[in-house]
Amino acid sequence: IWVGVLTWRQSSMGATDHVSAIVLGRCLTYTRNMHPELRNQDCKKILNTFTSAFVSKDPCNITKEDYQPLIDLVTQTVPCNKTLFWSRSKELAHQYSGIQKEMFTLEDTLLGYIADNLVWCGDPRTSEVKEEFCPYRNENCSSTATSVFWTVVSQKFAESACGTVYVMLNGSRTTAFSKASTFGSVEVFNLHPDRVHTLHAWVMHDIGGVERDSCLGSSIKELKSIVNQRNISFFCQDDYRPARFVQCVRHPEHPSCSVLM
Ligand SMILES: Nc1nc2c(c(=O)[nH]1)N1CN2[C@@H]2O[C@H](COP(=O)(O)OP(=O)(O)OC[C@H]3O[C@@H]1[C@H](O)[C@@H]3O)[C@@H](O)[C@H]2O
Repeated sequence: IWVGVLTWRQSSMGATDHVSAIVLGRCLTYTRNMHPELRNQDCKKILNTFTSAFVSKDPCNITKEDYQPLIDLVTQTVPCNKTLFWSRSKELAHQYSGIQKEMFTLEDTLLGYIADNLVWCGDPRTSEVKEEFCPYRNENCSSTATSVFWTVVSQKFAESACGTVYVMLNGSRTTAFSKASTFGSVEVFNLHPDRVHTLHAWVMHDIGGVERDSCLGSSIKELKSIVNQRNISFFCQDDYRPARFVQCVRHPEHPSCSVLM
């Protein structure tokens, strides 16, 4: 028995304790304090619709359809020209949108805000939200409650974008753009060309880090090709200056920061 439990636990990750309480609290904070224009949202109904997507179900076989009631319930529009996607640059993207308050990353929307950094799942044997272990997403368990959630809400986020949209990419990685990423496999293909006319990419490099990719690199050429084929204009900037300022707050002495000041 123990071998089985140990094996199972090695392939599982710690679920977040008290997920329901956290999701309810975050929903109330977001709709009553941060965005009072959403104060009529029913957070208890949002929580129940969220948990109904995965409780009592196989934790490795969650479907997009399981989350459709939640997507239908929470309708929030992001202003045109204010959508910021990111890939392998979560921290800087949120530091930037935390200062440039007009910009919206997915976390700056209600659904992204309530779920960020949480792990959750259900179990066919109980109607409870698991409080201990959830299976890791791997080749034997590809559709977990958490991974399917981010795919679904990322698709919705991209579909509702309009005007000029932005993406922050990481030029300190060998490929700043990857078709295997959520941005590269879900979001970029769900931008509506009749709503989105331009995509601006910002390829950011760690202060003092190695510059492995850039706007001139092959991965960005691939992104440009995908975007242009979808009748969307593409522009790229290395180390977009306002985002560079944010990075320099932590590295004021670095030479690349002194020229900015
Ligand atoms: N907490 C969040 N997680 C995620 C968001 C998001 O917005 N918030 N995601 C995806 N995502 C989950 O993060 C990793 C990949 O990140 P990472 O490899 O760094 O980058 P991805 O392009 O895969 O995903 C970021 C992209 O998708 C949305 C967000 O609007 C960004 O434009 C993977 O598990 C995804 O399911």
